[in-house]
Amino acid sequence: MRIAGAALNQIPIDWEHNLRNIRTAIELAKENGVELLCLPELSLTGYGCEDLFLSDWMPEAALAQLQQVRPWTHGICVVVGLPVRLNMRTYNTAAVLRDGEILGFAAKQFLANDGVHYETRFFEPWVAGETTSVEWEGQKWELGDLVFEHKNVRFGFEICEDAWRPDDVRPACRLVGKVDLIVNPSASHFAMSKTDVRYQLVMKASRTFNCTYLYANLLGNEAGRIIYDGEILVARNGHLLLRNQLLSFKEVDLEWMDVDFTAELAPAAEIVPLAEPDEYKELNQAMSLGLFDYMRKSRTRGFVLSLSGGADSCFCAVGVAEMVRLGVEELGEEEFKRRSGCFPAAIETVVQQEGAGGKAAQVVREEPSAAPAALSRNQELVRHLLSCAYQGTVNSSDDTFNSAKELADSLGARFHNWGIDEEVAGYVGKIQTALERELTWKTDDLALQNIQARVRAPAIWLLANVQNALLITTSNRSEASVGYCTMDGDTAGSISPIAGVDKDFVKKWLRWAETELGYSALRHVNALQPTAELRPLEDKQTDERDLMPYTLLNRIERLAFYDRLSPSKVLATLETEATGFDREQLKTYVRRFYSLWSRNQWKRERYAPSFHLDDYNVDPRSWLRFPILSGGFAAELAAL
Ligand SMILES: Nc1ncnc2c1ncn2[C@@H]1O[C@H](COP(=O)(O)OP(=O)(O)OC[C@H]2O[C@@H]([n+]3cccc(C(=O)O)c3)[C@H](O)[C@@H]2O)[C@@H](O)[C@H]1O
Ligand SMILES: Nc1ncnc2c1ncn2[C@@H]1O[C@H](COP(=O)(O)OP(=O)(O)OP(=O)(O)O)[C@@H](O)[C@H]1O
Ligand SMILES: NC(=O)CC[C@H](N)C(=O)O
Repeated sequence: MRIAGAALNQIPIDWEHNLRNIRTAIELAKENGVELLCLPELSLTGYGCEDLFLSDWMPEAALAQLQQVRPWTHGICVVVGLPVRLNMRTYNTAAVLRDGEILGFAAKQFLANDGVHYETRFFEPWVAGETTSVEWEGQKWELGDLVFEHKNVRFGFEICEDAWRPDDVRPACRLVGKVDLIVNPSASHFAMSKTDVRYQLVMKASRTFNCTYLYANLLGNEAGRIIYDGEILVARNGHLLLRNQLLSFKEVDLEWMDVDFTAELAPAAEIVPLAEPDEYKELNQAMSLGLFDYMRKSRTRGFVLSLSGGADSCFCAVGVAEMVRLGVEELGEEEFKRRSGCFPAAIETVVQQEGAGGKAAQVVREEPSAAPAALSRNQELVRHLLSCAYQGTVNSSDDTFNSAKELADSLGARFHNWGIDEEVAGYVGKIQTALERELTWKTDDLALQNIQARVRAPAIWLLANVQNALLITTSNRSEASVGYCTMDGDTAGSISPIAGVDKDFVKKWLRWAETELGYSALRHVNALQPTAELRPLEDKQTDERDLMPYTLLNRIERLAFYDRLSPSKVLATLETEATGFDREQLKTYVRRFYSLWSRNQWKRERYAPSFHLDDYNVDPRSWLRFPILSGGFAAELAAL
């Protein structure tokens, strides 16, 4: 039998878009002789519909929309994910359709409720072995723990998290001997190196449960923060039959495989491991896709960035350039432009040509912006999509200006340069008059730093508004942990792509991008010490002097909030590690970390939406909750 998975790039409650992708996947599958097709978890509504799953109307609307899929399923068996609400409870289900009929709904038994997932808020877990029925306009279907059969192949379900539970409780353990195939529609978030875990899971399940295992994940930045890699896997008795390219820019990625269910296949003696994932490359692809989807789904026209020439803002600038490079590489320039929604001429021409009959063979269009002749095609696209501004003060250095300008020019981005000393002096003067005293670095250090960061916000916001662009804010996870940022200053913006990544990783990634991706203009930033440049230059401010070494900060953060250790346990653990610091120094840093951490929860609550890219993040809305007001670990830190 030819079985297939299709990764879909969906949008919460965008029925038209989601149904179009579902239809495209089914049609493509039929054209290619596919007999059974698995679409991802909740692909009809989108996985990230949040509290809408709790309403009566939305699951009802989903059931009504499912009826549209029925006629497309003539000659094929298709699995479509949707929520079903019964007696004030919502179930996360996979509907099985064939030849225009709905055969039934398999329901998820184990809900994902860790990390970025909050499913128990929305859904009720289904009880193994039970079934009930769903009614809609006089028709009735079975729902629950069901087994199906298609062309003599018996199949059952694990829906995403179901597969992440121990082997003696997960649904697969009850399907052994009853099915030939286990189908897993998933919405499994991207995190660096996670593909390896998923691969092991699917491979081992197929061996342990003596079956073929078909897995299909969602694709893209569906709802803002979480990115899906669109992984499709087929494994049989511990042998890998199919694994696709992850993080595609396509709307629909269909992958199929022929499986002879009648033939014996000896279980694999061992699971062949995947090659070690390249995290720099993975992050690059995920961030590129995350930015592309965020831009087009928010219907904005590109990005604006306050480019300091330092590590964080340079990372973000390269991120946009990589979005263009990878997007064009996969989709081609015309399709990239059309899908981005940022090139009206390209869109209009395609619509006209499609309207005139069939697919557009060639698109001829005018460039809205006149780019310098020497730019490459990709640089021209970057120029259209990214505007940067250096906003110097008396405390800024030539080093950072040169770094910013050279990078922007090399990417093709528009580069503006204006100073902000006048505005800073204006505000400082007003407050000096109001308070009838001078503000000095001795008495008002932080306030004088913050006003510079804040004064950068209005002009760059104005540029973003005028261009209907997303304002990128550049905070990273290490800064977020300790609130090393000015609220409404450098945190101002609409999207924060690297807030889930620590500063040490940012620095390493930039070195990788310089050498592996060829961004030679990064040599400047790669030679600079991270600095806020908010104090007078003779002060030689660096982040690490203000805070602590970033590698140590990252380690404390991980021990405290990923491993969830107490302050004393964190200190004790650090003492066993080769940090290069003695107990007293470590104590100072641990105390500094925890007090800055607790004092700055309110800042983390107010960050612009950020992507989940690492195995954890400190965003209160997606991974880590902490009280805004707290005792700040006073007793625990005093006892160290
Ligand atoms: N729980 C709470 N809920 C709501 N607001 C709370 C609060 N606790 C204090 N606040 C308010 O917070 C204000 C202080 O916060 P905020 O104004 O952000 O400033 P603050 O956190 O005091 O200082 C900013 C820090 O970030 C550093 N920085 C700034 C800009 C860029 C960079 C860089 O890396 O380039 C670094 C700067 O060197 C300084 O150490 C206070 O005025 C107080 O009103
Ligand atoms: N001179 C400047 N011109 C434009 N933007 C600036 C300038 N200085 C700071 N910013 C903005 O404030 C942000 C925060 O500064 P921060 O120092 O944390 O980051 P960075 O300069 O990009 O990197 P690093 O910390 O490694 O120096 C910058 O990323 C940038 O968006
Ligand atoms: N949607 C889900 O059930 C996802 C949960 C699963 N643990 C994952 O991260 O892939």
